[in-house]
Amino acid sequence: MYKFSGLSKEDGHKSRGKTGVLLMNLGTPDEPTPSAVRRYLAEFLSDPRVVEIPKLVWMIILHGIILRVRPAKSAALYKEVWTDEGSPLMDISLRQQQKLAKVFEDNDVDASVHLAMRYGNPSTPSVLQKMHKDGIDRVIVLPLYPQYAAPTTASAFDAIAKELCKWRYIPALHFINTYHDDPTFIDALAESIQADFDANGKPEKLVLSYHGMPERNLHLGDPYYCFCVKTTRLVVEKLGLDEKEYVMTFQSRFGKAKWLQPYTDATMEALPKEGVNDIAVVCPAFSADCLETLEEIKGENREVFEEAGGKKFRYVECLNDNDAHINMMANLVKPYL
Ligand SMILES: C=CC1=C(C)c2cc3[nH]c(cc4nc(cc5[nH]c(cc1n2)c(C)c5CCC(=O)O)C(CCC(=O)O)=C4C)c(C)c3C=C
Ligand SMILES: [Fe+2]
Ligand SMILES: [Fe+2]
Repeated sequence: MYKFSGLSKEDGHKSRGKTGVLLMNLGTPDEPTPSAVRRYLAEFLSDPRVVEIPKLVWMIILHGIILRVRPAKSAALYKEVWTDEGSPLMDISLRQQQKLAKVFEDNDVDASVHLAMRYGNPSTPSVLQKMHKDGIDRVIVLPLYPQYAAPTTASAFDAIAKELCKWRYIPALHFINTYHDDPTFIDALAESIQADFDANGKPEKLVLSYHGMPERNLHLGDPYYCFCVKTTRLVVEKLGLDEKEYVMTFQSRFGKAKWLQPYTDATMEALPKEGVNDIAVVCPAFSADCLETLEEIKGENREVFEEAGGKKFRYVECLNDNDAHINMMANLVKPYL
């Protein structure tokens, strides 16, 4: 006979039996100030999944140059998109969490919905610990990155694994690693673009602008580029666009290396010169509007297009808390509930 002692109620290995869905996204600074942005960027850019340069060399560049210069510049950009509700990414993510919880409630699905960020707050370890305290022993993780990429999706997995490797009794875990070709995602995206076409007329070109990544990652085996190509193909097929009516581009380049091409900003400059003056831009790699869509695309790239002679620029919002998007989330986690 074993004598059990020292087990607190929380640590006891009685059946706990609750299921929790964990939505994850990248994260955002707590405030649009240089010090908060520095804290956020230090965590983000120290992640070896994000910047794959030998650690010692990168730490010297990061702490010696980037974290001295970029926080003030980025904070000024964050200020431009900040609202009374805070960072758009955080505000929208919280609404996504609440709306998915409501869909579960309305459909008698016995699962709670949680939100964790990979960098910043609410941190992934703190949310996992809270779920454990609440008696959840089945966790379904849905990183809200439609196209798998190592710097985003795999990094979300790393954060979970890093926390769980400290636990004695880990929960059952289901990790949804990509949904770039899921029919409910493609339908939601195509419907949102079609709604823009219906309201504003069909543009001469639809620009599908994805977050970029160093080209080297593709050659090392990251499927992100191929998944972006597939999302594009499925969406334009659904919209019935021919080759001349759309272009796929990559934005948010960081550093001096070659990133995936064509670049969004170079395309914005080139299109009016090719006689294309009326475009709609959509960002299918982002599940929520954020700095990269609101400031970089709707702000900066609009200016580049207009300064190059472009006449009509429309930005199609991310799926955010659209009903179709929330239903997509419910559909993605359904097989694991
Ligand atoms: C340094 C390399 C970067 C890689 C690789 C990368 C990949 C990547 N990122 C997203 C989604 C988001 N990125 C966001 C901001 C952002 N991204 C990078 C760098 C890389 N991203 C930086 C330095 C920043 C910070 C912004 C700045 O200081 O200028 C955001 C927005 C966050 C917000 O608060 O609004 C998102 C979302 C994806 C999908 C991706 C995939 C390849
Ligand atoms: Fe990024
Ligand atoms: Fe950017």
